[in-house]
Amino acid sequence: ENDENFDSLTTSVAGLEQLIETEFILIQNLEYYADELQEKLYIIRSLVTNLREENNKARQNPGYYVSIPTNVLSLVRRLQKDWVYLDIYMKQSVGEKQIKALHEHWSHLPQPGDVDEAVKAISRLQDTYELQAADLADGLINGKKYDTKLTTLDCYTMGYELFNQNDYIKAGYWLYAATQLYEDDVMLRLHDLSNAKIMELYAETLLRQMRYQDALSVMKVVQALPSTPATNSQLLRKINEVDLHIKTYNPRVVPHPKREPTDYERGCRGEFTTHNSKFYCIYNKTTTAFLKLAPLKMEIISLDPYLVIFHDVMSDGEIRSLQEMAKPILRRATVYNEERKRSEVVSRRTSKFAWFYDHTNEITERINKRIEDMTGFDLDGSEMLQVMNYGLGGHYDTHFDFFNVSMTADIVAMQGDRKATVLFYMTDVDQGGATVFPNIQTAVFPKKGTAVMWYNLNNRFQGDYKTLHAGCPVLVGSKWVTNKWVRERNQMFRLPCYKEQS
Ligand SMILES: O=C(O)CCC(=O)C(=O)O
Ligand SMILES: [Fe+2]
Repeated sequence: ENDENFDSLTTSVAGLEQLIETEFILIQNLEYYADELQEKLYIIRSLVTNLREENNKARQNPGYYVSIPTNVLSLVRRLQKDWVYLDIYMKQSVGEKQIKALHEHWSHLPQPGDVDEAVKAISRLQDTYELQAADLADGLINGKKYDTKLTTLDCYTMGYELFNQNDYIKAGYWLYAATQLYEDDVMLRLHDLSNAKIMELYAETLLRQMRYQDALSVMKVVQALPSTPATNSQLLRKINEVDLHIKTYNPRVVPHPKREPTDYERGCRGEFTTHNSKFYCIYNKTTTAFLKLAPLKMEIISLDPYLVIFHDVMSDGEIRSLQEMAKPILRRATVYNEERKRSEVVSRRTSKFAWFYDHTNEITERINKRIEDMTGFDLDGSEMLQVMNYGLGGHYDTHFDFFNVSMTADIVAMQGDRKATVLFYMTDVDQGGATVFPNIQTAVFPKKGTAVMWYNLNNRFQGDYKTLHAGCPVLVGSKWVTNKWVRERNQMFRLPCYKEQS
């Protein structure tokens, strides 16, 4: 669970666009490399033509050719001098400048850990939303068609990495998709990847699932490929081995039982009844005096725990400002580890965040004031504003926002526990990214400018386990949120957040 402190490029969508520009530059550099090669090739070919012309003439009648003194002079001179210079020219390296330029980009390019993180993210999306490899490869994402296709190499990478993570079932589907898409391609040649190799790994995933007969069939297909040498002893040995195993043990294929979705997954998939049917929408004019002038559109989702949605509480301009403030300082989000007494990067929270002091600027002051109007809370002593951007498959697995009071007594003692959470959605999200409360069968889907607020503590100031919640993996889109954790201490003499109107 502890992924050291590697911060993958893919844990936030902000910043990924940069990679497209980098790729553009690399391609251009490769083209310059091709130009240089071509230039040299052109010169060499012209030299071949010229040299051959004279030599052809000489070969027609060598005796006659060398009987003429000027021919002899020319022949000797050519063979002594020209080839020395040709040697020098041939040895001159081509494209060193471009190779160097490529290496200069190395450190800004994705690392193996980034691919690892990306594979894990796609795998997580598959689990959460029940997505098939073949559909994804075809650009079909959760029933919606996108203008995108995966290549053999993409699918193979998914399969290969999942295989190494011992996820043989999922790996198998990806490797199968890779073989289905296989077409001879120069990049595959650079990777030294043949269809036979992919199929052999596919057969291996079947063996690991104890699907011996299926594995055998695949291996026999590989054996019959024209490119497979008849003497591939390793393959032959494996085929005999599996054949013998089947004959000896007559193993039964045990079908893999389909896993029931968890409540969390059902919430992410939108299977909870939509919230607006549950309660009602009201205009809140009473929390603070200010609201008499500008009432809030408020929707009560749940009374136990208290959970409400506020509509239109962050403007497009405010959102843009917060995003621009956050972008340069976004870093991988962490979770506080009670035992080690420090915040850590963990795979159950994949996003990047930035914190802002209440008085950073006019925008943060305005947002904090608005939160006070919305909730009636005094934000003095509460936590800083936290602006977050989720990345590829970015999520925050089920958790509580309140602390484990006994273990974090020192933190809690200072400002009190996290009484309430206010979460602003700064973007619409095309697919996925809901905030799900599995214990109360509630899901809130991001809507730009909307905020959700809930109480984390019950009437006895204890953590309310019904507030278990999660940010579902983002399927399509870039999810930005701002949250505020309101601490208990300063709310002692405040009115409850919402007073019933009479
Ligand atoms: O992004 C979300 O939907 C949930 C975020 C969350 O729970 C948190 O930051 O504590
Ligand atoms: Fe949370």
